[in-house]
Amino acid sequence: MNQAETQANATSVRCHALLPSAGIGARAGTVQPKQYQPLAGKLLVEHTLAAFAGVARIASVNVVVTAGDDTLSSVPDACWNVIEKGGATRADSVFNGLSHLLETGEARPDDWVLVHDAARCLISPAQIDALIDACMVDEVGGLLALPLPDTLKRSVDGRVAETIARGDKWLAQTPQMFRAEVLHRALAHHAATGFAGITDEASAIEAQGLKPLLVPGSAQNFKVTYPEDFALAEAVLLQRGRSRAPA
Ligand SMILES: Nc1ccn([C@@H]2O[C@H](COP(=O)(O)OP(=O)(O)OP(=O)(O)O)[C@@H](O)[C@H]2O)c(=O)n1
Ligand SMILES: C[C@](O)(CO)[C@H](O)COP(=O)(O)O
Repeated sequence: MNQAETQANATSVRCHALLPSAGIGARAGTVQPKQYQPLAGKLLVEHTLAAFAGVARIASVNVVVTAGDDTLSSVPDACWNVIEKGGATRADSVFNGLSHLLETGEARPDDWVLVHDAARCLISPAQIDALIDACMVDEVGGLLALPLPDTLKRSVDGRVAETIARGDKWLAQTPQMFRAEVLHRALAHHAATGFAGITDEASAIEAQGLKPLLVPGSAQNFKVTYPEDFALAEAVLLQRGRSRAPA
């Protein structure tokens, strides 16, 4: 690609956010799905949406919810699209949402899509921007991830069988950023098996023989999963709010 083509490409290719938000949150132990748990004055998922709304380079924010779920329609000043096509698994929900974006023309095949768990409500605009900066110029795309901070053990029957070298081990986070058509094709290969073994977007891309870029993320970008995670997420949100408040 020459310089003029690179520039034309950079202006025509857009970034879209796609947030799977159709889980039930079984491990969280809440009455309603965890993404609708009140946290620091808003629904959990509203914090996630606000982070993406704070990134100028995101052309559209799209949330995949369960069919008939109108929770987000009562939120004022919504600046996101709701896609009521949640599936049986996370990968199902992502695939349905991505198919919708491509079928409706909301996303063009070469556009980038940033898939992000609604449940990772501590993602920040700065982290999203860092991922975009790193992946925009990459052939494959990539994901936020965290080098393993702890010693890693393999177990057999609840006892340590081995300590595993962790120098090359990372914890996969989201967003995960790939070209819309490439990701759609990669996921489509696994639709027949119910997306068995596809726990994130990168794993589908890897199965195509490609090597996603690992972009260092933050420990604060954890996925709210267990009951104790809500208090931690809320404390961080409140602390961020205080540090932004005028003196
Ligand atoms: N069928 C599903 C399952 C999960 N998700 C979404 O995928 C993200 C990450 O999944 P996870 O944390 O595992 O959420 P749940 O599946 O809701 O949790 P659990 O496994 O405890 O039920 C969440 O934002 C969740 O809403 C989804 O859109 N559709
Ligand atoms: C995609 C993900 O956030 C990467 O860490 C994670 O795999 C999603 O959670 P799940 O429990 O596997 O659905």
